Amino acid sequence: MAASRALLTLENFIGGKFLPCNSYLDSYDPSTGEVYCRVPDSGKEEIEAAVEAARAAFPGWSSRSPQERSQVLHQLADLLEQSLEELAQAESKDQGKTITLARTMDIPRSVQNFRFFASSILHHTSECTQMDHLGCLHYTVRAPVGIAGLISPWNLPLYLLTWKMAPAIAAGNTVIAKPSELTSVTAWMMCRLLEKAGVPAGVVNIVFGTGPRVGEALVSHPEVPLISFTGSQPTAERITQLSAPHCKKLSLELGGKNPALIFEDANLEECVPTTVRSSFANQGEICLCTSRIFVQKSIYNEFLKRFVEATRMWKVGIPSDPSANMGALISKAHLEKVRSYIKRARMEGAQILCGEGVDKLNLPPRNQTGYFMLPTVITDIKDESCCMKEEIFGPVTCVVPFDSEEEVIQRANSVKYGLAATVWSSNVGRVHRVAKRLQAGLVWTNCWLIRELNLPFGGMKSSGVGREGVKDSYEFFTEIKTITVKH
Ligand SMILES: NC(=O)C1=CN([C@@H]2O[C@H](COP(=O)(O)OP(=O)(O)OC[C@H]3O[C@@H](n4cnc5c(N)ncnc54)[C@H](O)[C@@H]3O)[C@@H](O)[C@H]2O)C=CC1
Ligand SMILES: N/C(=C\C=C\C(=O)O)C(=O)O
Repeated sequence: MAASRALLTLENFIGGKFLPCNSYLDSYDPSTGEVYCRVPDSGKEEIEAAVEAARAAFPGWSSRSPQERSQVLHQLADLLEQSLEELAQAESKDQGKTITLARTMDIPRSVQNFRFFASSILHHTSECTQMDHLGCLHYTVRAPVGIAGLISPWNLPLYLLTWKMAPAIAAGNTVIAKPSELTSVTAWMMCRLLEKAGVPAGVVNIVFGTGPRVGEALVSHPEVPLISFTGSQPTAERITQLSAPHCKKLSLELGGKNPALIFEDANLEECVPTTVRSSFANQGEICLCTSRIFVQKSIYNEFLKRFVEATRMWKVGIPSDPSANMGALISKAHLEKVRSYIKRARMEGAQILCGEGVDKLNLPPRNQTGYFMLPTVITDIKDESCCMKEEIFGPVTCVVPFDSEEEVIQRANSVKYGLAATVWSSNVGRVHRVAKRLQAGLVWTNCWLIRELNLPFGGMKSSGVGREGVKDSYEFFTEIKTITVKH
């Protein structure tokens, strides 16, 4: 770390070395609105250097056995785990999330991502068939694709970066990663552990900066045949356009407008607190967060009363407060965008039952310039309203009534997104029936965000292209070849 005016100054990590950049971006502490860090504002030149380093490292890394690569990933996981507290503090400060969430979710899951793919890479098998009548044996082999471009967002910074990096390097690729310019610190901290973990120079390169400058240079580079991206739909469109001339492999994990379907036989004791969490965890800045809550009419009033009560108990506090349920939003621009949705809902005649503009935020003086807002519940809103159609990506959720199963399935499916849904009912038949008909890549019934990393993760419709998980990530980060032997 180089100190400049007491600001934390990050450097790119290319070919195993920390390298300064010609220009830097300011990075803000979301809990105060003050600049606290400088992030390299990289461009084409840095991407060229990273491609050269990744190209040079590829032959050595890709020819190691899966067992050797697995050991390196395990070592990296152990080192991250030893730094858990330091990383959690940094993630919480950089992103605005609570220290509790960073300690219990972000960093443990980053460790788990490396352990998980370190283990799964040892267990893949290939296919083999024979054609006896022609004297032929056919089999498949898989090989790493080459240099993988990884672009990750600001909401779960290290968690989502490592979810891409671990399967990419486990399969023998070298990588160039571009974390979000808003949350670059933990990726940079991880670079300090790579050499000690035994990751050879050039296998992991991290280049910091903005999407339009360095992101596009990475996506457009002809020697990067594959891009794995998590973020917004407009950016995914741009990445698709830039990749098209090169026919790149793309994995796109995008946003959601996730419904909760709450039937009259739901167990409200479990449903209410879980739906508060699914709506407001990480300030509502998770692509899987619930933002449309459909409640069967017979229990609508009861649910709403309990839900608003529980939301008011959801404590907004400074990120370092271990008792806070919610911290600060990522940026001033994002806070304004989220607030603008509430304003529009109000103008359309919707009711704001609690939160923004209704209740009072209580923050220490130093944090009053931070990007905080209260969890907000909207009701009396039409399905056609932008709050019911567009991804808000903040602590805002809408609650509306429904009559029948058929009706709620149609309404839940009536948005362009198809990422996640939750279904609450004690009728097993209904749970299966409804889950099957929902247009969503993930359906949680009577729970939320219980992850089984072996199984496919991702969305349908405008929520993305492709899936991530043991089999899907392995297939994405490798090329398959069919070989026929005539004997
Ligand atoms: N996982 C998700 O579903 C996420 C969804 N979002 C949604 O996107 C909205 C905007 O957030 P942003 O940070 O602006 O998301 P974004 O999609 O612009 O950013 C995600 C990543 O893509 C990079 N990027 C941006 N433009 C690029 C380009 N032209 N070429 C290559 N890379 C590029 C960014 O630097 C960042 O690393 C949020 O309000 C939210 O609705 C944001 C983050 C995560
Ligand atoms: N992709 C996102 C969340 C993933 C969670 C998981 O893999 O468990 C997101 O919020 O963007």
